[in-house]
Amino acid sequence: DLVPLVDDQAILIRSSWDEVKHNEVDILYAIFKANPDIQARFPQFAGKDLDSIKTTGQFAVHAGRIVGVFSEISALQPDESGISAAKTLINALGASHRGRGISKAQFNEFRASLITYLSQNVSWGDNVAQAWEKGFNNVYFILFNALDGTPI
Ligand code: HEM
Repeated sequence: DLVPLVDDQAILIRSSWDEVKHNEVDILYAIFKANPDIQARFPQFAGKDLDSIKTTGQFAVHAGRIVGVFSEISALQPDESGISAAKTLINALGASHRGRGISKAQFNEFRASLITYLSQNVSWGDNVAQAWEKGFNNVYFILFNALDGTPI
């Protein structure tokens, strides 16, 4: 179920994300490095040397798109209109990835790697970790329903 963030949790998520939101390439690199099975699902990157593709324009474009979703979501207010906008965005993401056959297990790998990246690159602590945990639970509740083909 969706569990509303309390106001300061939304602020913690946004301010910690602001510390790394421009590191799109580094973030996608960290995710691919930890999960070669995720890299393998990208037709233009499958089977290629990660350190070589990291410096390409194509990699930057994809990183900007993927990581940019978190900037879009974290910029929304945790109120009715922000939640509604987040649902629209996340349902579209779920539908497009459902079409590609991406599994929940792979989304969970992505999540774990992003949290590891954050814990190493932003000022981190129990309160920040808890805010991200709750935020991700909400995003993934919407996302997994959409991945199942039954969006909320
Ligand atoms: C929360 C995690 C993720 C976010 C925010 C995200 C975001 C995006 C976005 C914005 C796009 C481009 C627009 C679209 O087609 O929807 C995209 C494309 C794609 N995503 Fe994801 N994604 C995530 C997780 C994953 C995972 C776990 C995989 C694979 C295991 C994956 C595989 C792909 C592929 C193959 C494409 C198409 C790339 C192309 O244009 O050739 N994504 N993703």
